[in-house]
Amino acid sequence: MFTCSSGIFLTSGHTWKQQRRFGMTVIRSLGFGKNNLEHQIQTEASHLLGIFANTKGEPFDPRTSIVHAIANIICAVVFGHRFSSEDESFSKLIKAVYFVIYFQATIWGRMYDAFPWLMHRFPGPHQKVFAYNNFMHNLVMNEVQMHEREKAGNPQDLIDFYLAQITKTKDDPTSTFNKDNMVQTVVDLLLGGTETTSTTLLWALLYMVQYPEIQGNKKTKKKKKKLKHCHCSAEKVQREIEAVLEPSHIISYEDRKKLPYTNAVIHETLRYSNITSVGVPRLCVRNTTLLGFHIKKGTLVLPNLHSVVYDSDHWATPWKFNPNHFLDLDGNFVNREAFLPFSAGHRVCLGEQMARVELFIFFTNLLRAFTFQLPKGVKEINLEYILGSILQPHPYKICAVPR
Ligand code: HEM
Repeated sequence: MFTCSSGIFLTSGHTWKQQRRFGMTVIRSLGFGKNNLEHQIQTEASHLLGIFANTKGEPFDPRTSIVHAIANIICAVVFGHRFSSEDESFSKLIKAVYFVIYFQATIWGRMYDAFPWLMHRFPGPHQKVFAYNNFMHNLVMNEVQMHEREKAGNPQDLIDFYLAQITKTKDDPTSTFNKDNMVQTVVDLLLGGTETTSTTLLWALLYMVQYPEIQGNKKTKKKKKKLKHCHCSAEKVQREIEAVLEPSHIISYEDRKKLPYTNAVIHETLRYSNITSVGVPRLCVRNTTLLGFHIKKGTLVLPNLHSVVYDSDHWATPWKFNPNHFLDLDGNFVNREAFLPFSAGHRVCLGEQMARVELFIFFTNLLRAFTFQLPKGVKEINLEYILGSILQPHPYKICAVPR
């Protein structure tokens, strides 16, 4: 179940290289230069603001609406369109992504990994993973067929680009561009691009409720006062946004340069929530030596990102949520060498740039529009994670109080 010879996530060698390079090139060209993808992210953020506003400050669980918004961005990249929340196949796609990701860390997932030949014959939740996997492949295949019927002049999305690439490379014997790889690449992007960013946003809102002094929801007298960025005057996200951005300003990724504190809070959320835990296991493709240790070809390697993002040699207070980790004494944003939630090296997260833009635009929009609070009578927040392939918060309800 968890080995695969197509797509990006679980391949290696020539296939991985071609598929990954192609996926990255397409995302880049769809994206940030011409602002298309950024515009899509802004549109989804604005939908989400509408949904939150409709809750009128009453307690609600933000999970479904956040997952839908984030999933729709990657759907726009790969399919060229978003789905309505009422669309049944969209709801099933979201369920499928969730089930396939979280199943792997369950006892059934572990049993399947250890005894695939045996488990294959028996009933159990692993059979549901096969069904969801087939559903995702069929959904993508339908989209591919629609694209083939409606051939766009200019490629608009990943499937358009991929179909053109298959035609372009059909006489090249070294080409790995074919329908199998196309479908799996799309599935990999849906899997990689949905739960990760939405779970990080869910943590971010929870931290804002837990640390109201960081959210900065106390009213300031001088609204447009220019903030002096410095460590000693604890800066707040909302105060900073208020001081720098006009209420009608469409928030873009470029604005992060004017919002060092907000940017630091997002980075600290990525560090502290550590959603991928120890990282993704990889296989060593040749005998090698690393820091004097010999590693044989075929050895399973775990990067242990956990040890890096909580390393006390690199972080002043590794076990405390502390945005100052990313600020210098003058309040300027500083990147940190040990900030590796997206991993590093050749297999570094393919969606890193996209995730950074999503997180910044969503978080800044939400904090500009609402103050997040616990429902009346609720005193405590559960900050423990649920153990899984992605570390997610326990389901929670919050109030989004319009500002
Ligand atoms: C907060 C958001 C995200 C985090 C923390 C995250 C983290 C990671 C990590 C730790 C890896 C494993 C790297 C390794 O093997 O060492 C990874 C791989 C990957 N991610 Fe992300 N990711 C995020 C968002 C995204 C998004 C939005 C996409 C889709 C565009 C995406 C697509 C992928 C893919 C396709 C891979 C496999 C790369 C390869 O095998 O070459 N990720 N991600």
